[in-house]
Amino acid sequence: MLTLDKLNQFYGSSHTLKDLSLTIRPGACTVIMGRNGVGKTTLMQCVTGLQALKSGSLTLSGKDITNIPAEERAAAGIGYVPQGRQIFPLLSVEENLRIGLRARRDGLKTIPDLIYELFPVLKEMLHRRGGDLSGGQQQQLAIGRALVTQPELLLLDEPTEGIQPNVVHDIGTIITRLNKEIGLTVVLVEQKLPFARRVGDDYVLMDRGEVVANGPMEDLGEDLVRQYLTV
Ligand SMILES: Nc1ncnc2c1ncn2[C@@H]1O[C@H](COP(=O)(O)OP(=O)(O)OP(=O)(O)O)[C@@H](O)[C@H]1O
Repeated sequence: MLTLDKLNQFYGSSHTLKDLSLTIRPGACTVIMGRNGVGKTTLMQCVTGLQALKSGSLTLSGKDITNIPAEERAAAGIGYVPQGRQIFPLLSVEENLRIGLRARRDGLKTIPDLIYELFPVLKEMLHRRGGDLSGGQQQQLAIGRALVTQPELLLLDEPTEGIQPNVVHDIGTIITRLNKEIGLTVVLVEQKLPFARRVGDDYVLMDRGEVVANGPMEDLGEDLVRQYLTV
């Protein structure tokens, strides 16, 4: 589905991703974990094209996307929910969702009903400003906007950050539904271990720009948690 081959990325002289190779299983929900600053967000941004690579290659469903610019990667099938959600606070909910339409290959001009079925609150608040929504509602809007592009692969960067526990549970349910019922391949960055265990099929542990362990979630043992996650 998604193959990352020997990715290297630098911020100036700081070597952030180091020969990072990884294969994401099609149809799986993969959770990327690691302590603060190990390069998780940078990795997401390299996949979406928002950060340039120094070397390495990216393949999506057999297609080499390494040199495709960021604005075309959504059309290539990558949906992205960035850290901090990054919705447009002064635009309405509907206008925020419509931004996703621009990336569609089929030229659709209306928001698919699926979005309102998944997130009924967005339909109720269609004409409210994005900035007036609660954190949890904004997260639903950010996921909705990514889904409007009709992705095959959905990347989510810390979707539960700063969200109330009851809403965190609902977001987990939505992610599982998107993955298991709708068939999207999901990759998420997550710091909360119980949430990761609940939604994830596979785990990836990162440390200092490298993948140090990965495999089925049920194999993520306490030794690895202690070594790479506990602060
Ligand atoms: N735009 C930037 N310019 C320079 N350095 C950066 C930039 N963005 C991130 N970094 C640095 O690169 C390293 C990796 O950052 P990144 O945000 O990818 O880590 P992360 O694992 O996602 O962390 P967190 O869990 O805190 O979000 C960190 O040392 C960070 O300070």
